[in-house]
Amino acid sequence: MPEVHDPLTDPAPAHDLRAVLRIRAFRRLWIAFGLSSLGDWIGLLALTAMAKSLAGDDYQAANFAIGGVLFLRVLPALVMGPVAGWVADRLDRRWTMILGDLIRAAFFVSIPIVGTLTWVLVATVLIEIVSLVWGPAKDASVPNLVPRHRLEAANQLSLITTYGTALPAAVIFTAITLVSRWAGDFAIDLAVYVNAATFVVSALAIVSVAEIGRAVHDHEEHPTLWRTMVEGWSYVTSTPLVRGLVVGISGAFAAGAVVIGLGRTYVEDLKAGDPGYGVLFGAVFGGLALGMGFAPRLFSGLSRRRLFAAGLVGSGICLAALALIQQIEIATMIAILLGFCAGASWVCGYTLLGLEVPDAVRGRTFAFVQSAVRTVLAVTLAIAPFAAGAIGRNTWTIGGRSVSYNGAATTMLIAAVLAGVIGVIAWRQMDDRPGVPFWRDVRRSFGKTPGVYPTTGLFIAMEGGDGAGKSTQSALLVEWLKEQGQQVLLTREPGATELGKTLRGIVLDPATGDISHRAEALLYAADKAEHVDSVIKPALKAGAVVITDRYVDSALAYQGSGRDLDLSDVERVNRWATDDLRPNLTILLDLPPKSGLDRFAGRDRIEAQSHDFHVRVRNAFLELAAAEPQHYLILDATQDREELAAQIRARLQPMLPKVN
Ligand SMILES: Nc1ncnc2c1ncn2[C@@H]1O[C@H](COP(=O)(O)OP(=O)(O)OP(=O)(O)O)[C@@H](O)[C@H]1O
Ligand SMILES: Cc1cn([C@H]2C[C@H](O)[C@@H](COP(=O)(O)O)O2)c(=O)[nH]c1=O
Repeated sequence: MPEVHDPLTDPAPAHDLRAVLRIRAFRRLWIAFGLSSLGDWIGLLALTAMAKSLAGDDYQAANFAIGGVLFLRVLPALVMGPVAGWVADRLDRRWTMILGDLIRAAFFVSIPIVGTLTWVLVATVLIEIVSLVWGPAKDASVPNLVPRHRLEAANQLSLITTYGTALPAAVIFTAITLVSRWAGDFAIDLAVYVNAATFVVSALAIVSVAEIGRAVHDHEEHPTLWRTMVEGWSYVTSTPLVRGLVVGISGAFAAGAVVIGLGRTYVEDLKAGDPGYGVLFGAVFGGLALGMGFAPRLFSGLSRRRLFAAGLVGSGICLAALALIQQIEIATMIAILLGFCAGASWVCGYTLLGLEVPDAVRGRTFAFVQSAVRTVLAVTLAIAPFAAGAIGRNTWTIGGRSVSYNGAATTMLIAAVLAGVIGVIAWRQMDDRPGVPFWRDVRRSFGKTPGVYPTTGLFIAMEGGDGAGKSTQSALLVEWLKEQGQQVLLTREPGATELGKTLRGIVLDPATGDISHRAEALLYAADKAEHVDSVIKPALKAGAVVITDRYVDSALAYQGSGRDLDLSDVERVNRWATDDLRPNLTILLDLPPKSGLDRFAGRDRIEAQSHDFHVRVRNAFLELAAAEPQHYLILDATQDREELAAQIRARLQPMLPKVN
């Protein structure tokens, strides 16, 4: 069935999770991976229970069997990660997922039938290998199913579903084992069969998502596995953003793993016992869910790269506080905050990978991240308790008072310092607003003014990078509006007034050379002040539909984010210059900078800026639109002219002033 609503023109806010679920292809994939995750968790519980039961009554053997299952789940990622990424990028992703689900179902069904501990362990490895391919194929497909401005919400849903299904899985597993207690070991077999069924249903759900395809390669040759791995590795290590993301995400996981690995001893040291342990765990995972769900919305005006790195540093600080504060109630609150920071970083990291890694290497990159994360998890879980045990329990007498300091807290402190250092390294690699103080950015992301929207006429701004097609679409729109009997004024910035023409000459002439960035911002703002007062306001007052080719968003994107200026300063100056007059609708034509600039040969002073400058400009436009989606129409400008024009007309039709 064709898509009934258009995800690109859906006016719902970018952070609205229901809006992502209205995208049919994503919704089906979401149902599929929700089921797969549920199956994964039930499988983990059932296989550990089965391993214990097959190991017999011996305490040591039972523990060894459970540990074996857990260890073997992590092991394949360490060895097979790069191969999994190659498969995800090389094969049709939809069929990879369908077959992956069916193979996992078959392995799960075989486990109770074979019924030996050896087969439980072997099948665990095989199932994990298949999951390793399935995960990156799914992660790499999501950015192709949802518009860019909804990718963050899609990732929030993915992550919340992946981890959130642990709870229903535990409930289902407990229910199955309680209800069929009379059946002895068959209860566990039943859980394994239920788990297999979830994979089959997941496969069926993916069959209908035809939009998932193969990775798009620039050239259709098929590189060898070895070359793909080398290229994947060199892509990750030579791209500062991706390097920072991989290091940072691994750091966030290490921080979480330290709390998991040491939690039991830590609460014991605080004399909080089993209930304290449960509360601490709940606090970390609850905070994680809150961070994933709310941090992007709370800090909607903050650059995602900055939010990612800040979340990491925040996790380190919380971990240090957890180590220093020896009181369970306060520790619980800090654990929530720690989870929140780690959750914010995790969701931003995933979104950035989806947005900035090209489709052709995305599967490999996600596989690389998963391998790195699992390696870090395995190493941290192994080392942290050992380090805590080696440090032991210590009591010092300082000034007549005895102070106890134990291994768990000390190890946490060391991990906190490491997480902080990793956060700072990630910040340095990835910061997209060097020179702009972080706290000013945070303040700005809270303190917004509402703006003034015209009540007569209709004010439309056409925005986007250079060569995105603004002039083309503006001209087509004017034609259509005139056919509708509207009074129309097409204007532009800079250069619509006599003063503006002079200013345009100055800011765009390459002969002007490098000028102070503040001077540049003020020249553009002066053009706007004259434009609004002498052209835009009078036309709106007369009831016209005014289309401006660029407006304040261009200043916020080019001067506020492209240059090293404080965005809040640029915003204040421009709001003042324009009397805070805002467009009823801004049409954002979104295009990779290179594609836009390749559409013409000559370069003016601004077009001649670096590729990084233009990437910052593009991201800034998208972030502005995501923050106030009700006033934006974001369009994928790679589409052809007529398709774009039709989407613009569809959105504007209900907004047009009545014609007498
Ligand atoms: N949808 C499209 N697909 C391919 N080419 C396009 C499309 N729309 C416009 N073009 C072409 O791209 C070039 C730039 O288009 P246009 O001048 O409309 O962009 P612009 O965003 O106004 O550019 P600038 O930022 O320089 O003002 C033109 O040659 C135009 O014909
Ligand atoms: C309004 C405005 C524009 N710019 C930049 C963006 C473009 O590179 C040029 C204008 O050229 P166009 O061909 O008319 O698109 O100026 C800017 O940096 N700041 C602004 O406020």
